[in-house]
Amino acid sequence: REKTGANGIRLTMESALTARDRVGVQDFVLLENFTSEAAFIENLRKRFKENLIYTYIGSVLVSVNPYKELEIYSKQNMERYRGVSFYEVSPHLYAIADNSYRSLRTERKDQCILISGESGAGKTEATKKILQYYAVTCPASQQVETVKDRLLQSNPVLEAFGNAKTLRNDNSSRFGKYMDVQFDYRGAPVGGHILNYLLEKSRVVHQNHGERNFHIFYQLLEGGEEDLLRRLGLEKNPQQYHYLVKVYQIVSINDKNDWKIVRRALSIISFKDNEDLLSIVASVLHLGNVQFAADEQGNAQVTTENQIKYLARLLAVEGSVLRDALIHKKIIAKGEELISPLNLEQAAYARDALAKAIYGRTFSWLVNKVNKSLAYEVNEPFVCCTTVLGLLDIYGFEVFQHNSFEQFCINYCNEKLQQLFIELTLKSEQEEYESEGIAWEPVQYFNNKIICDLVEEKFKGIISILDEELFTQHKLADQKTRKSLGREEFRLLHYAGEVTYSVAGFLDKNNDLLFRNLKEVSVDGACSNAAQRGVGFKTGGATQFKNSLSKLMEILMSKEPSYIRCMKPNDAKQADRFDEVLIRHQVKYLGLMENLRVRRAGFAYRRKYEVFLQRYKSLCPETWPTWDGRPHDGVAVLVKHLGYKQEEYKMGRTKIFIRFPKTLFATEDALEVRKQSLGDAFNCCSVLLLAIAIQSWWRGTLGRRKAAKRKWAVETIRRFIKGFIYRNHPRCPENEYFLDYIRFSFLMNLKRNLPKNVLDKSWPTPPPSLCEASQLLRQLCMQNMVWTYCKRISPEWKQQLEQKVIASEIFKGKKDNYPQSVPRLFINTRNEEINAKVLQALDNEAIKYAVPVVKYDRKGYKARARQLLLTQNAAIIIEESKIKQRIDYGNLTGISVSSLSDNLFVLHVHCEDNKQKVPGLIHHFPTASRKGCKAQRAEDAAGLGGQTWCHGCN
Ligand SMILES: Nc1ncnc2c1ncn2[C@@H]1O[C@H](COP(=O)(O)OP(=O)(O)OP(=O)(O)O)[C@@H](O)[C@H]1O
Repeated sequence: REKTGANGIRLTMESALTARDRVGVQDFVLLENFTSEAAFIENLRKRFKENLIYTYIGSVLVSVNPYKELEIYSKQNMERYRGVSFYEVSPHLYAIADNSYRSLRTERKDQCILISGESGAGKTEATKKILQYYAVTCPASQQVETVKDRLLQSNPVLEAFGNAKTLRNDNSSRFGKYMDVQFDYRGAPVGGHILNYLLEKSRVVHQNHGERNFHIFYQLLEGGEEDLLRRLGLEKNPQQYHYLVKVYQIVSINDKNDWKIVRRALSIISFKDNEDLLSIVASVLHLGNVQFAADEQGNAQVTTENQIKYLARLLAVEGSVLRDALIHKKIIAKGEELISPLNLEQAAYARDALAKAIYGRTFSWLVNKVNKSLAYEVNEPFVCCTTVLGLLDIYGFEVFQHNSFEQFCINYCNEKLQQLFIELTLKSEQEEYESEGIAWEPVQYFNNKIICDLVEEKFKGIISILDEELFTQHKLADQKTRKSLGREEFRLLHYAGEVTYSVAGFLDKNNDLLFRNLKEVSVDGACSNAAQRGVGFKTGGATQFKNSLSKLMEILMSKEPSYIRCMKPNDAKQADRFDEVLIRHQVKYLGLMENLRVRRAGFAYRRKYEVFLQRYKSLCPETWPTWDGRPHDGVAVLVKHLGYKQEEYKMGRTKIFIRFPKTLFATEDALEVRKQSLGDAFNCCSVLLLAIAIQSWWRGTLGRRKAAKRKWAVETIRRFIKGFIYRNHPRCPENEYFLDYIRFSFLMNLKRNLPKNVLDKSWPTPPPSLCEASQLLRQLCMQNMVWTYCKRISPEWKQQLEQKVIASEIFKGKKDNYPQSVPRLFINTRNEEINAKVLQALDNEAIKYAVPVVKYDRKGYKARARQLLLTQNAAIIIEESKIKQRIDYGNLTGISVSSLSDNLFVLHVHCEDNKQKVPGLIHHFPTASRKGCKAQRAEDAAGLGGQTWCHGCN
């Protein structure tokens, strides 16, 4: 048994092989008889019975709707698939989702997942589950949470307006959907965009027996608040509305509840104008109730004035204009406008056409609105940094008893997708062979280009002809075909088989006919506020579809595709029922046998050497328990030992390619036997096995560490690049890592290159974001250096400097030999010497300058520096705390110093008036020597005669 049944997530493809008889193979490429449809279906059946609903064809996932809840979609299971290699786990949607996501992140290449299948096969469920997988496993942030929410909530809204109960599916999407999810550089979903295709508008006015109109109508009536319904002029009972008369109570649908979900979803995707939208929905219901009666001339007249009143209000059009438009048509013939009345049938047609048009445009408008709310808002040109993953949920090939325009479009779309699939599968196969250095062997396949051309070719293609007029295919058919082909039919030989189309109604549907005056009314009206805005009325449905399809093909071609092929097991929507006929039909229409043939054209199985060797190494004594050489060589030794024949396998650059499943099965069976014997040996060699287990655990741990380190490195580089781009922005989550890094590097650089001393003006250039901080640091650094310097300074040196400062103030720029004198130290061991030098200097300059004989006492008396300034008018101003004297230069006759260490010097001034105290001087300091300072001593010291005056002693 597969150990965990439906939850057997952790089983590798190979480990499930042992149970293949019971649960089939996980990959159809391992079917021995790969061309047999019966073998294919039998494999599906076996697996379905075991609740194994997923199977691969190479990298294509085939899914069979279980119609019951399986416990395989839990968060825990999501985690199991996260970041795990495709073949290491059993087939699952999550493996496809994860694989695409990882390619998107590692290769930075856009991806798309194409989900196809017929109605009820599980496409929409698969799409939702993939979105949920990304919502759970991708990185999150506040902004990302909003986007995730909106992405998820867009579903109920679009389902309400675009889904309906059909015979085949209670929640059938009546439109094709392509959704792009944008991921940012961290791999977080940051935006999305939806393209819609071919909404089945005819459902608005007509539903088949057992089917319903679009869900929103019932939800509004069932769940809408009294107040709201009154404003919209609606009654709770759906039976009141012609477009809804075929109401069925369906167990699986709870309209009241769904209404709440839709309202909530609308508010999450920021719909403020709900009421506008609901007015339009209501107007469609009122329109359906507009009735006509024929007058005497057989012309239609409106009989339900009440409806016109509501419609006029809801659509904001003139009631009379609307009434006239519903019962007349405007024709332009030879440039002239002609108004002609409509008969009953025509008026009913016009009314229904208007209802369909309004609903169709509303739907397009809604998709536009959803897109606006999902748009990735970038404040700068950073869009290029997002990668995109597209999800295409599109109807599969359809063949009914009666196939009309809709089937023609749907099947044409599938034909194109099949063409794309074959091209891309072949291309990727070819590329893998090339990169592995293995010769490519051409594959025969059904090239459906001819069918696509037949449909879409310019001028000659069916679509071109449709746009021109109806064509006669019948004439071209041979005798035998004519018998089986009605007059109004043509037949196409699609890749999935023949389909006969009835052309009745083709042209009308293609033209999407809406009378001109009705277009005018609806464009002028309120629906222009909502539904009509930005959406023009065009004709040529098939051409439009062809164009949008060719755009879709372009989108898909630019991405790396993955495929999910959905199937339904029975028409009764029942669990555990596998209807073989229905399945065969789908296998055919999904082109699965062709898929398998292309995939199996060369080799059934391929694996990296490391993986293959790890699994089968116990089968060869030389590779067991460990192989020390290159894995490639190990595998070569192993397959030689196993006796593989030349035609059975090829050795590529990194992988072994095995042509036939039976070769792999034989190897797998041998492994089973070996495990048995190893199991027996275990009792004896448990220590050895333990050692091996530890070894493999350790290898695993190392591997994991390495992987984690690599992951970290990639993350860091990404953050760095993003930060670089945002580097000039204020600090934000995008740049904080980068800015921290820059700050750290700058500080480290600064630490290594700080200025060496106060004269060193070097400073590393800061990054722009740190200019201010750098400036402050620089000031602090300078202050610190100055402070340290000052602290270390000796009193003598301090004295020197002070004197130098004063000398500078006095002599700098005034005395030619000043610059040379700067480095020379003052000799201040003795005052006399200083003073002598000063005197000498003064003598030389003929007392032109002031004298810096300022001395401070040794005990640190904080004498203020005296300023002796020789001003322009040749006066010396002496300032001290108590005295302020002015001595005219003209009066200065000499200068002398005391021979004692009393810090005195004397300026000799000429004074006519002896009694006059001025000018005399000068200079005293309250030092010890001052005690002995007497006028006499000063006199003596003066020696030079003339007036002296010692202020300190006076
Ligand atoms: N994986 C699944 N597990 C359980 N039930 C499923 C699963 N997939 C589909 N179903 C059931 O099948 C129903 C139909 O599925 P879904 O609506 O996805 O089909 P579809 O292919 O999108 O059909 P349509 O083309 O009509 O929209 C779902 O409502 C659900 O009940």
